[in-house]
Amino acid sequence: MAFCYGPPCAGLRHNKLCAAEMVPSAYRRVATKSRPLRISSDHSCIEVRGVNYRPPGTQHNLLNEVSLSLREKSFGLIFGRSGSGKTTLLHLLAGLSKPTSGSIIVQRYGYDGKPSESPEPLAPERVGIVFQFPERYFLADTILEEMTFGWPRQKADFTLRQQLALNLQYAVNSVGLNTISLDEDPHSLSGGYKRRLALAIQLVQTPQLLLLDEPLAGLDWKARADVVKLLRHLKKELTILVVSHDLKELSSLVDISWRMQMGGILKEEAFPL
Ligand SMILES: Nc1ncnc2c1ncn2[C@@H]1O[C@H](COP(=O)(O)OP(=O)(O)OP(=O)(O)O)[C@@H](O)[C@H]1O
Repeated sequence: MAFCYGPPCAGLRHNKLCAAEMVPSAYRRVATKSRPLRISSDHSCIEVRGVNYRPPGTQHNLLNEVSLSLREKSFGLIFGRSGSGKTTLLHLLAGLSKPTSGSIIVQRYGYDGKPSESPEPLAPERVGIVFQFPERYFLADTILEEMTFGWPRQKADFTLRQQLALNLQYAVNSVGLNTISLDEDPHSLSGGYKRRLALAIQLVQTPQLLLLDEPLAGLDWKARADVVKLLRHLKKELTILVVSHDLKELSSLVDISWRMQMGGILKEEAFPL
């Protein structure tokens, strides 16, 4: 069965990897020392392979031989000390900077667990990223303007705009913003609703991968519980990679986790609770 995140889209901005089959999550990792259960099925993974990153003009790598594999529609968590390189890795995945060496790709696997096609580069336009404290970057006076900021305005882009408008309605419903007028000032929303809006802005683009940097930071307990509930809902249809220190609250969502060690070294590890 073909499936796209978002409303019917006649293939617009979707490639075959988005049209992934609806299979149950084929492996699950909880915060225990048990091995993950792996069930073989046709699927794709977003993979970081041997990535090193040294900012231009500097002498030291911020990331060293980083590798990870995140299966579609699963929830990955990266934890680790402040300054270890977690956000730097998210920026590379989002295409905001380029690895010095190594690759970031999408790999399709067959039922036998072996690669079934050549890997494709992960397209930056198919990656959504929500930065820490996204509400600080809200610019517009209404929710609608905030969500449509940056949309193409040319007459020739009418079909794309039409599609984005359909996606917008779907995104608004997905994050539970449908009870609020799109005419409201985003700055007047509660903390939890501001985060919902930040997520909705990314969902409009129907991302293949959603990256979240500290999604619970700065929220009160009620808003945090609210965002966790929303992420539980979104993870049914999306591949999500989160950087967070809030391990306990996110633990029930996590399929796989990694520790980023100082010096930008990533190790797969169940997180301490
Ligand atoms: N362009 C750059 N040039 C030089 N150093 C940088 C650059 N960008 C980040 N750094 C440094 O790289 C290190 C890793 O930063 P990064 O923000 O990725 O860490 P982090 O693990 O996300 O930390 P936190 O948990 O505090 O957000 C830090 O020491 C930071 O100062």
